[in-house]
Amino acid sequence: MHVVTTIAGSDSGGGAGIQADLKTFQELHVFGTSVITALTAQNTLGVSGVLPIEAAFIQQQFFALLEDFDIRAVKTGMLFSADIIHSIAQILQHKQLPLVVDPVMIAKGGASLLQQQAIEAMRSELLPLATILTPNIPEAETLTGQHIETVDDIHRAAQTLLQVGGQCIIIKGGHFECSTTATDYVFFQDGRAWMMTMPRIETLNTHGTGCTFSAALTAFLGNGLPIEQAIIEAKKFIHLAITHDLKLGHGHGPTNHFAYQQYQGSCEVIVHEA
Ligand SMILES: Nc1ncnc2c1ncn2[C@@H]1O[C@H](COP(=O)(O)OP(=O)(O)OP(=O)(O)O)[C@@H](O)[C@H]1O
Ligand SMILES: Cc1ncc(CO)c(N)n1
Repeated sequence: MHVVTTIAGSDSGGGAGIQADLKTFQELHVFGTSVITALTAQNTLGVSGVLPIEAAFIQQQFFALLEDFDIRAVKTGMLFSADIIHSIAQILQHKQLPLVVDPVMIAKGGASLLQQQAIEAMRSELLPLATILTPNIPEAETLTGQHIETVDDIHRAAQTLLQVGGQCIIIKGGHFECSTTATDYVFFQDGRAWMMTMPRIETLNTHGTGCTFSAALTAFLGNGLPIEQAIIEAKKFIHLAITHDLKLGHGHGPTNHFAYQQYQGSCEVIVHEA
């Protein structure tokens, strides 16, 4: 049983953040551990409060895990402040751990999960340590300062991000709402580029899609899958979780973390060179 760690915020509503990560880890047969960076009072309708944890206590949680477990992969989600990013990056820079960075900035309802002053710390301290960076389109725009409207813009932004670090950048197309597909663009440091395309599912229930996708990536990396295979399986995991939604809550409901185990045989991810 391999151990993986999520460094992220708690979503009391259970569909995103730490809760989505641990559910995903469990479904993919890795042992999930966590470093909680912030508490949110949140449900499918939105975020009503954020309580960040002190940076020193965040470090204490992480040290407690590192001194005891052989951690195989780590992901970061909501980090909220420059102080928190700094406290995490300080530790990660001395470890050679596969690291998935989901640069969470804004919740579906519009609440800020990353302070404006923290963006530079994310760019300069965390991005260079990432094995895989998974921005959505608005996050890629913020991290690069480049406007993204076309596929060419996506390629340009990815090249800018690859210069900062990471073996691989996945720019997620969930926010391209005019498209009939949910296409994610994958760029590797060695110049390879892919498009992963699946039909766009017509649903409101997309709360925590980014968290769930990056947690699945982390679980597959933790289980030793090669990076390319981990990416395709994680896309399958999130696609099935969106397709077989649970219809909970009154707003943007959660995805179905059980679906992959039930339906994985029924889903083939379409990958093209980009
Ligand atoms: N309606 C949809 N149908 C199919 N796939 C989707 C849909 N919306 C998002 N996805 C897929 O879900 C994954 C996460 O992408 P998305 O762009 O939603 O992330 P995100 O904005 O970071 O999520 P979050 O709201 O949790 O921060 C991607 O693989 C994306 O293509
Ligand atoms: C705690 C938390 N992390 C990430 C997201 C983004 O989905 C969210 N809504 N809440």
